[in-house]
Amino acid sequence: MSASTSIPYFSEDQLAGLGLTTHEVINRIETLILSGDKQQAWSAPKAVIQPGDGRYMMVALAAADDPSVLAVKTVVLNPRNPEQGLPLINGLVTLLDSHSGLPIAILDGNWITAVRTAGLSATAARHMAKNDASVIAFIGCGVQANSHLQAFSTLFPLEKVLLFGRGAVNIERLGDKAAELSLPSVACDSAEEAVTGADIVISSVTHTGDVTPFLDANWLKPGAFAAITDLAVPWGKESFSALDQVVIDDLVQEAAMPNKLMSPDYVTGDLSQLVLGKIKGRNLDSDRNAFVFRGHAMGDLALSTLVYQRALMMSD
Ligand SMILES: NC(=O)C1=CN([C@@H]2O[C@H](COP(=O)(O)OP(=O)(O)OC[C@H]3O[C@@H](n4cnc5c(N)ncnc54)[C@H](OP(=O)(O)O)[C@@H]3O)[C@@H](O)[C@H]2O)C=CC1
Ligand SMILES: O=C(O)C1=NCCCC1
Repeated sequence: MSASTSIPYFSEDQLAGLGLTTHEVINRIETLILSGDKQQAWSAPKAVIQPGDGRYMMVALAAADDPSVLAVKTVVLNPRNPEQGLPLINGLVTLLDSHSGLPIAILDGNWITAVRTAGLSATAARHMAKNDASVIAFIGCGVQANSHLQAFSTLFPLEKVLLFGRGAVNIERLGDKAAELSLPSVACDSAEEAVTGADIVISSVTHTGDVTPFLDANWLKPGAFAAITDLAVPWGKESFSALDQVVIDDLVQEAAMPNKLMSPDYVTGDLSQLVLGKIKGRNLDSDRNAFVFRGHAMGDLALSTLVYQRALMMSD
């Protein structure tokens, strides 16, 4: 291998400092999905190792030719990390030139995972949620809840935030974040109270390998939209039959996974079909819709390329 003697590394603070907007992230995700449809961008189903002790180790791979970038994201989720004062999920994104294979950059994977996951949810929400959604509920109040609050507060006319979590510290932190956005928040006594009161529900509960389902899609009110980031693990899967539209991130990836997000009978289609207009996100105002997903490598590539290009532009 030959190239420069050092590979640029972008830390969480550097990436956050680029000031990307949610609309820029959504637009880049949608553009890459369109490229995928034209066979100008590609992704592989994620590779996952679950040793049985709660850890979830994964690699996501996607590439495009315009610009010529291949992104590999590697993360380890360990439910014991927070006890040690560490984020639940840690990792890196490596960017290579998709023609030569030469290294381009290494990015902090935590920031990419937080922002791209909220970006995927926001992309789906733009098609599936009601434009006037004003109450948002969080089931799980950690990193993902934070990035989703940031993204959704710029897309919807939010007026109130409902919180249901586990430990008091993260519930309080998310309440503080809501206050920074001038949004009042209420800590709910039960998950049902939070879900039934909301127009938009975000679930991002810690993946431990042995979560007993405690959420029911029947609780969603008419017209509500749920972004279910947590692989639907805390949801009673049969309850998804109550929903009108259920979109997952990638049908090809889903087909390759041993543990399905839910019965394929409940799935309307995937994010690509939604963005390409092949399926409708919402038919009636009263529909109850959900985006249920395990993580799409196209999102990691879209955001990684966007931040790398922005960083180059800002250093000129
Ligand atoms: N689909 C995707 O692409 C991605 C999905 N994820 C999913 O999001 C999840 C959360 O990730 P992240 O936000 O980084 O992790 P965090 O640890 O930052 O947040 C998880 C939150 O869930 C809370 N929680 C745990 N158990 C319960 C429970 N039974 N009821 C209510 N709240 C609970 C935790 O409480 P406490 O404050 O006590 O720790 C914590 O606030 C992951 O486990 C994964 O499933 C994450 C990244 C990408
Ligand atoms: O795609 C991702 O990133 C993740 N998916 C599942 C949980 C860990 C992170």
